[in-house]
Parts: sequence; C-alpha cells; structure tokens
Amino acid sequence: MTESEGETKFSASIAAMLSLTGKVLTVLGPVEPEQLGRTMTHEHLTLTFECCYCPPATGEEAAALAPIELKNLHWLQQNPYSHHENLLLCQETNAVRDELLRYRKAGGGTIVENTTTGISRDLPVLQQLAKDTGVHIVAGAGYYVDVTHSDETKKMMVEELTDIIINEVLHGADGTDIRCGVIGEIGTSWPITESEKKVLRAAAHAQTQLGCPVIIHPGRNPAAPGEVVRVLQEAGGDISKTVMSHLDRTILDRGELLEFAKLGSYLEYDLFGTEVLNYAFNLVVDMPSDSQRVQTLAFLIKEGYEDRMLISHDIHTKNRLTKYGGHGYSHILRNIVPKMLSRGISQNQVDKILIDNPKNWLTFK
Ligand SMILES: CC(=O)NCCS(=O)(=O)O
Repeated sequence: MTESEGETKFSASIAAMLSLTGKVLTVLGPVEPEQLGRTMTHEHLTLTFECCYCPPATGEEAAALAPIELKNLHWLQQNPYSHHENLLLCQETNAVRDELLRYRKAGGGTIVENTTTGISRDLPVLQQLAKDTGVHIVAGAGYYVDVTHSDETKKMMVEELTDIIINEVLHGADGTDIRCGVIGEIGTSWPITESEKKVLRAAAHAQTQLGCPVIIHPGRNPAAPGEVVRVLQEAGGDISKTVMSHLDRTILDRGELLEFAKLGSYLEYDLFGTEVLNYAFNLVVDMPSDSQRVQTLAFLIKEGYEDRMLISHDIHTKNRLTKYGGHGYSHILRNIVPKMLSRGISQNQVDKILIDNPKNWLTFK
C-alpha cells in the first residue's frame, strides 16, 4: 500500500467509526437501535461444527451413520455431536429461511449470528437471509476456539489480530464488504490456550477503538468465565459491553454464579431447547432443563440482575431445526416467554431481557 493509499484507508476508517456511534451494525448496514425489537443474541444460521465431532459410544456406530429421519430423532437429540451430517447446518439455508419467517411471525425482530472464523462464517448467505426475511441479522467478527485456529492465525501478533477484527467491523470480512456488528463469539477452551489469549486481547483492543459489543464462548469449567474477564480487563476491554455466553452449562452453583455476576458482564442463558441427559463435552455437567433455566432467570432477577440478562437458543446443529423435529428459533418466543410469565417474571422484565438489554449491548458507543 502506498502512503497516500494508507492515508485514504485511515480516513475511511475514521469516517466509518464515527458513523457507527449510536447505531447497531447489521449485515445490511447500520440501523437505529429502536428498530431491533425482540432479539436472540446467540444463534447460528449457517455453520459447520465438525471441529466438535464426538465419536459415538461403542455399539452406537450404526446410529451415527443413519439418515436423519423420524425414528432416529431421539438418538440425535441425545447425541447431537456424534453424527457428521447433523453438524452441517450450512446445508440448511432453505429451512433456516422458513424458520426466520416463522420467527418474524412469532414477534422476533433480530438475530445475532455468532459464527466466527473457524466454523465457516458465510456472510453472503446471512445478507441474503436478511433480505429475504426482513429479520435484522448481526454478524460476528473474530475467531472461534483454538482447535479451529489456522497455523497462520496462531503465528499472528495481537496487533495483527486486532487489525483484522477492526477491518471485519469497519470494512467487511472474508473478502466481502459485508460488515460484522459484534466481536464474537470469541472461542476459548479450558484452560485458555496462548492463541486464544492473543485473540481475547485483540478483541479487547478492537473493542476499545470501536466501542462495539463483544461476546465470549467460555471453556467448560466454572472458573472459565471469570478467567476470560480477567484477560479482557487486563487488555482494557469494556466488560459492561461484553456478553458471557453458555452460562447454563458452565456455572451451575448459585453462589459461584453471583460471584461471577458481580464482574459486570451480560449473563447469557443461550441453550434454551437443549435438554440432554449426558452433555458430551463435559460429562460432569448435568445440563439444566428449560424449566430449570427459567428458575435461574427468576433467581438472577431477584438478585437484581434484570438489566444484565440475555437469552437465546444457540442453534448450531440440524436436529434443532423444526424441519428435523426440533424447537426452532421461535421456541423462546412461543414457549419460554409464557413459562417465564407463569413463574412470576413480569412482562416488563421479559421485555428488558428480549428487547432493551440486547439493544443496549449492540449499540456502538
Ligand atoms: C456453537 C457453539 O459454540 N455452541 C456451544 C456449544 S456448548 O456445548 O455450549 O459448548
């Protein structure tokens, strides 16, 4: 790049940054925060999740190869990561389009699509889905967990990673001009790897410059969310504008949950619809049911955290689509909201969790 090209790009970046203040950045461009409506803050509309394939238990090999059909659905729901085809949500664009139309009908307005580099983000598909359905879609910048980092990514300095993330937000990602409106989900394992720490620091530095929302996938250990916050804080990240995802499978003890909540991030319960006996990625965990998730939401509200809570389904396998007998992207709006109301959570509190908190998080400073 010549000096004058460099100066032009710098001026374009400053202009792009200024134009985002007070706005939410969707795959179709910036929108006013009031336009978002009810928002699922952690979903995937197209991804490949083969990085997390778990071989089936001995004796179950045939089920793992069987086609996805009615008689196999219960096995699939209990073993979603042991079936290669089930991990290819990227093959279901037509079904996802139908789902998004149903989501709108159910009162949904926006979806934050958390697919980052490593699990096959597909921005042109997201943009087309937004055009076809009228649902606002916010795409994610940055990198998923270490096992998906390329050798090139692992060799990068924090500054290079920061530049890439900033570019994905200000100018577009994956060789397109389609821009990402959040950083994340940034993937971390437990313990957090060196490469993941660099990405976390880069996310914090990018957030400092952009004033944008960040969302984290923590490792599967109760200490993981707190450790991520520590790394982000040391790098200057804004924890009040950061979401900690997957708390349903990560911090099950209420005392530990309150300790974590004091650190000030958004608290996300995003596995609504997932009811499994054995959680393949950490067999020590008893995955809560949806009823237990609602109980935890009521507990956090009682403890004063209604301004910090977010909910979603994190759909990332085929079996969770209605096409395959799953709950789909409208489960929270159709089923969980009535349950919340029946358990003493007020309509005003539901609206905070589904409308106000996502809007505040997603608005650029
Ligand atoms: C796509 C993704 O990372 N989903 C999270 C699955 S987990 O079981 O909660 O880790």
